[in-house]
Amino acid sequence: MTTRLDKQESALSDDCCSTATDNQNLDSTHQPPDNSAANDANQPLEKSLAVRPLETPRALKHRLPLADQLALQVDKHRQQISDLLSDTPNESQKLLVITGPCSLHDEKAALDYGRRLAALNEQLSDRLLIVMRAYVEKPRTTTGWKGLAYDPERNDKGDIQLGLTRSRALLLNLVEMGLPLAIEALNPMTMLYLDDLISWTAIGARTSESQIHREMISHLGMPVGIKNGTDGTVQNAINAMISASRSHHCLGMDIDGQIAMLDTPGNPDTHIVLRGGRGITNYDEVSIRATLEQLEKAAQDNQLHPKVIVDCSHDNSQKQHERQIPIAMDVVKLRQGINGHKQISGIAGVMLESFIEPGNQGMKGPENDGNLTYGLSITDACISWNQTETLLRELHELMG
Ligand SMILES: O=C[C@H](O)[C@H](O)COP(=O)(O)O
Ligand SMILES: C=C(OP(=O)(O)O)C(=O)O
Repeated sequence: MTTRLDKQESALSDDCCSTATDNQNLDSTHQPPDNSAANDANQPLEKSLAVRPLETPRALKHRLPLADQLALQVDKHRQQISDLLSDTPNESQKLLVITGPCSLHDEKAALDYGRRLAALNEQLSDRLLIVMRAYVEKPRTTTGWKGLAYDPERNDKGDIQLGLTRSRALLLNLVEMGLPLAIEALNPMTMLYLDDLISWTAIGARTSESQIHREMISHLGMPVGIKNGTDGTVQNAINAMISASRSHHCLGMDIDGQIAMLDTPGNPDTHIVLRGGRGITNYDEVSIRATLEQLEKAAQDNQLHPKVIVDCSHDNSQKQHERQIPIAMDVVKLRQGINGHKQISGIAGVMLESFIEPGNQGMKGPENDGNLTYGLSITDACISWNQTETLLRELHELMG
């Protein structure tokens, strides 16, 4: 069977080049930047080789289209997540489980993981609503690899045209496996290239306070989880939910790459993702109940879900990937009121950083001499596939 990734190369050589003839500037896109021109203060910005035009979102979506029946599948998955968050009877008994690599860097391994997850989902979907983490943009504390969409060849040169194409092709293949997908929406422009493929979106800890991100959420058509800040406090995330629930008039871009004024409808499907912060965890009963109390108050005057998902990684695991396992178990026991706990039905789900092999690796250096280990994260450390499968089966049991 020809997969979308097989088609991607010819798409790149055919359609991308025909786009280039439509756009005279694009030919220079793939040339190394001429620094003398870029540094010339008299050089008009738009003519500078440091500015490389990209294909428009419409053109990429046309080149790598989402079939109608898959668009319906994405709609159905978004609705299921929304129903779970709204306590709609058919979904409210389920646990949302967002699981997958910290970042996607190798298409083959990502598809391998997706296949395993899709097969496991068939066995567990009566009690778990499984969504694959399929992150192609990474926020960095300072610098570092920013994800497949920015630097697909991982050579620090950056080729966003190729990165967006490979990201869309990969996500399409994963959607074709029947999986709902989660990404972090980091740059609002990236979202225009990928939004139709996504069932759940995260706003990261580093951007939940940004007005631009709040406006973007207000315009998005899927449920959005907002992380607490890197300092561990949740008020920023609640403010983001309130802001995003409202309509905004803001600057944005349309699908043809035209800068535009947007009148956003407001997004009623937001919730919080607790990820700890500054070395402090917030997956315990007291922290979760305190967050839910704040959310219940905010929900009196605003359209938002008084629900939390616990990110078992990041500061909650103190970046020790194996800690994710007992954390997820504890959180689901709280959700179910097991072991003498009073049930906390405001816990909607858990998030896991999980890949094929346990741990992580540097991209370069003596550790791997530039030869990456297959299925091993190049950003945050992940639990292995075997650990993930065992954990998901145990969570399924707890949800019984
Ligand atoms: O989820 C991944 C990382 O925690 C996030 O991208 C920040 O990474 P950094 O602190 O290594 O830059
Ligand atoms: C960057 C991430 O998380 P956070 O925003 O919580 O650091 C992530 O989940 O990949």
